Amino acid sequence: MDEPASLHLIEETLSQYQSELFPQGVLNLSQNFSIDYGKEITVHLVMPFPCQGELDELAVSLSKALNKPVVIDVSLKIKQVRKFALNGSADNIANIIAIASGKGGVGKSTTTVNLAYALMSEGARVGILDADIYGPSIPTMLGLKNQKPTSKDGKLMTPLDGHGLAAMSIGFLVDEDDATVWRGPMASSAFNQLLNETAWPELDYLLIDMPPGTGDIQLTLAQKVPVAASVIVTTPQDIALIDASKGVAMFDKVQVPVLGIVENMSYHLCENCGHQSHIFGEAGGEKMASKNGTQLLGQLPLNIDIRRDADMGSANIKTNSTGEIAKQYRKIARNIAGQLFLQCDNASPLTPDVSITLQKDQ
Ligand SMILES: Nc1ncnc2c1ncn2[C@@H]1O[C@H](COP(=O)(O)OP(=O)(O)OP(=O)(O)O)[C@@H](O)[C@H]1O
Repeated sequence: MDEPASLHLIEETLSQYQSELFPQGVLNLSQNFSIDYGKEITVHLVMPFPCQGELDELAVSLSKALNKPVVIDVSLKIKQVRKFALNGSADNIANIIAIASGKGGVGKSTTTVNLAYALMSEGARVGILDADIYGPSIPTMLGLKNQKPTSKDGKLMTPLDGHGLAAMSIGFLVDEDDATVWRGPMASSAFNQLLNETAWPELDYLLIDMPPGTGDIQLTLAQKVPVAASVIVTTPQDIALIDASKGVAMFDKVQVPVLGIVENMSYHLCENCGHQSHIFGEAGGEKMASKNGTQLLGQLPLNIDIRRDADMGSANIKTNSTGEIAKQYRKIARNIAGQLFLQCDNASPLTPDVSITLQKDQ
């Protein structure tokens, strides 16, 4: 195919491609579109949310169609969805996303860490704030147990570096046993300190690992922090789903959009015969999501490597970055960031009323 015909095909494919992330094509979301035509064809795009993984797959099919290697080079220009003013360098954060669960032990922290790395793999700058005062497990999961933050200016704490993630946790500052007895005001003032007195670098997303449950502490945190949106992690078990519904209701109460549900431990694949068993029930997350007017962002298996890697302080997505599980985490991470833009950003072609309501409430 000659050069003009190739370029035409690329432009047409990028305009017409449709998926959950790109309901109206890729090109109408890109702020820039240029092509370098050489030994390989490089397409440069500037996108409003991380989507490198999906566009890599598109590049593979374009390469086949053109019989020439095609690379899609994505730069990110991520906007702040919810305007807010925080003290100090918390202002460096574009979007805060709360990761919550109704029930404890469903894998919220493990999922938060893997999703944070997944967003990084997709090209975003990411931080993680562990607000789980009942059991701050992020230090262990990032391999930072027993480390303490330092301060350059005696005022702001420098976040710890968890393999590229800017991380702050209640667990860095106090003994686990001390934190668990905190009640409302103490917990929320400690939390404010963590958010506002940390020297955050420029971040596209800060993921907050919320304490499990839907009580006063969770409600206060969701209210006090300028959270752009939330994600609920659940298992498909009835008892977890009932609590996850309460989580949706809690965020509705404080007008924080729920981007969707992540179903963790959805199924187990037998290592020997490949049989898929639904240990905690089947399709519960999907039913619960549609009942609550939200969506299922993705499902993750019950898998020994996820557990082992979390215990060893290195997320599974890092130890096996090209495996099936890593692909699933990356897909969910893209879904989260994409839905944040599509549902909440004013510049999105699909902006619903909800973002207008949020702007008024500021
Ligand atoms: N998909 C998974 N496959 C296997 N093990 C998992 C998976 N997700 C989480 N786990 C394991 O389940 C346990 C609980 O996970 P985690 O601490 O992330 O849950 P949590 O919901 O944050 O708990 P808490 O309510 O205490 O905050 C951990 O041992 C973790 O390694």
